[in-house]
Amino acid sequence: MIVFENLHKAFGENRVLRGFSLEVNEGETMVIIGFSGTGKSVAIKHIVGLLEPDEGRVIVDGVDPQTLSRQDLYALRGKIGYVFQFAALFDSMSIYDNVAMGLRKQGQLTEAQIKDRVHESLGLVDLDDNVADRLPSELSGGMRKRVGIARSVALRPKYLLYDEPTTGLDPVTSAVIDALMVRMQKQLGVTGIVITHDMRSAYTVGTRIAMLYEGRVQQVGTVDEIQHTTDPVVRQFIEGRPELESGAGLTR
Ligand SMILES: Nc1ncnc2c1ncn2[C@@H]1O[C@H](COP(=O)(O)OP(=O)(O)OP(=O)(O)O)[C@@H](O)[C@H]1O
Repeated sequence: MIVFENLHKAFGENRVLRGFSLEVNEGETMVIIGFSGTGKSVAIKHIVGLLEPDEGRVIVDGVDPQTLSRQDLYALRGKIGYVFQFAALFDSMSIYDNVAMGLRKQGQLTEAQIKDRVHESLGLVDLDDNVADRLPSELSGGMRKRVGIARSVALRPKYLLYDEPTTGLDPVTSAVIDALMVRMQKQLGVTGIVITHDMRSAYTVGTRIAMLYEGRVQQVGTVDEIQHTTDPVVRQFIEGRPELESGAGLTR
């Protein structure tokens, strides 16, 4: 379980999070939506201890990353997979080595076991074994995203954080990535947090959806609740309208 409790985070004058509270239950996929620059990435960086809150705290798997020793923080990070917007693969390394890298770093498996795990992970994201020897530059954007997911999944994470996983992909490839995220939840029981601007993806993968607005959660609810919301800010966002119904105009 991941709990954000009254999180505050500012960068100088820029008060990004202003009392952000949200509970992500075991086994669910929570989608976080919100206008660009509202602090969605800032919020999830607190989960892995990449940012320190000014106020409030985050509890991940029963612990606050801020209170952990460096060693315990590494152990916690081992339970969390982070799939970045731009797959963030190492260009000079083969797909095999990209996926194997985290496992080698962990130092718990033999090279033969790593080989099995890499193939299993590539299979889980529907990538053929013959991509293993290729370089990232030889793959399409969608395939690179899949490798990014395979690399995280290889470490058997309890939690998976996806930062804009479908940005820049065509609708069909996006749907493939959505299906993979659902598979990770259903087949592997992974608890997920997905940051996205893609409402179709949000409706497909989300157990629940939370909208971040002005540093707080404006609304959190099931897909159905969000689709039928009467909250004017959430409605404006999900319908992609430039103005609020009240005629108040753009707020950002
Ligand atoms: N390390 C940092 N130092 C200073 N400002 C930062 C830092 N990280 C984020 N910010 C600022 O915090 C704000 C929120 O950024 P964040 O990346 O979380 O937005 P986001 O909601 O994920 O946006 P997008 O949807 O565009 O990715 C932005 O104004 C950004 O410039």
